[in-house]
Amino acid sequence: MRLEIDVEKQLGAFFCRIDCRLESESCGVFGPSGSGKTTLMNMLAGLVPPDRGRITLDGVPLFDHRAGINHKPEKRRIGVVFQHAFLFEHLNVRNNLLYGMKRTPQQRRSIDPVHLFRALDLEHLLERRVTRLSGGERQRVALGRAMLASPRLILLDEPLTGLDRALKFRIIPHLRQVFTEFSIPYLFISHSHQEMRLMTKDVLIMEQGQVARLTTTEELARSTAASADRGYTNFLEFENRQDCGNLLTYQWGTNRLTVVKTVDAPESAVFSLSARDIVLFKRHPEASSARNILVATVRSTQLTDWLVRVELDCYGRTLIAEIVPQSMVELGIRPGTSCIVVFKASALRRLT
Ligand SMILES: Nc1ncnc2c1ncn2[C@@H]1O[C@H](COP(=O)(O)OP(=O)(O)OP(=O)(O)O)[C@@H](O)[C@H]1O
Repeated sequence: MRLEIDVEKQLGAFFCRIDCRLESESCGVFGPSGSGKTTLMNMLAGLVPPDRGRITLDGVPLFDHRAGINHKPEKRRIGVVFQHAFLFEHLNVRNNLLYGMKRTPQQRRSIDPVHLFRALDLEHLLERRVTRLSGGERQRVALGRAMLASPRLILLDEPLTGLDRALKFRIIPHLRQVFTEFSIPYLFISHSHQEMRLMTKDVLIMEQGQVARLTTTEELARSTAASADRGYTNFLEFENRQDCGNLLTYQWGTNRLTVVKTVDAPESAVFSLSARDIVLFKRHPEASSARNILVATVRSTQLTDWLVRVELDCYGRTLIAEIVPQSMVELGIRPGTSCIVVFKASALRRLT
């Protein structure tokens, strides 16, 4: 996706001036309430016309004030999924899903509905009335309906807000996989750093109607960690689950890590680990109740407010620990030194 935006819009007392260029398959849109995220989405979708400027998608103008171009929403081929899935209540799941597809010319249809129903795990719900769906099911139907219109871009405006935490994190990998499989680029608005990091790598930061910067979700997580209760949160992508009595182990790069057992633990998953739950040792501890003990090399250290953030290389995988400055001095922690990283199985919390 190549999206170029250079527009202005006055909405009452709110003035929005957006000038940015995105070149990636997905991007988050992050910013405080009232910073203009939805206004941006509305201008892209054609629901709110800018006062001036130009928007192009893959080189094709969607809006060009000077040239008098302002394509109608249905001509833009941009799908929108909102926080509340606006479904047609009089239609069943199948007819909701097929609604956009039926209005898309045959030669533009790029997605096989049966394949998509399976990917979104909706096959068993096709004949059900949408009034009898759960929140997560409704969101999946709204997403499927938008995708079946074979859009060039999908705008997701807080699509997971309102779902409970467990369901939200279960849906995310599913969503990413479906977007990748069907090669549909997306912009994703969310107030949650965690959701944003799991959904995209790039993120547009909005402030007072302007793009403050285009950065990565990882950089955003690092820059805002000091104000978070538990500091920076590591995301660890685990695979190859194995049962070990009342514990589970997963592969993380070349390391095998132990987590507390849960009934529905998947084969692969993302786990979170607070940087403040990691303990560093100079030498291998003699005996410890903690299940996870790794050798690491210090890549960098950075003083943040009251703590030192230590970036560690664990055989090619990155971990961030936050320790007090006195510990850094006592352990002789500096770039290039090695140390032992220790954390409890229970410090690893499953996200997806
Ligand atoms: N039609 C309108 N008339 C006047 N002001 C408006 C109109 N639509 C939006 N605004 C104002 O524009 C500002 C930006 O709104 P917008 O919905 O884009 O923010 P947002 O970043 O999406 O916020 P949130 O995270 O709360 O959804 C807000 O101050 C809002 O009150």
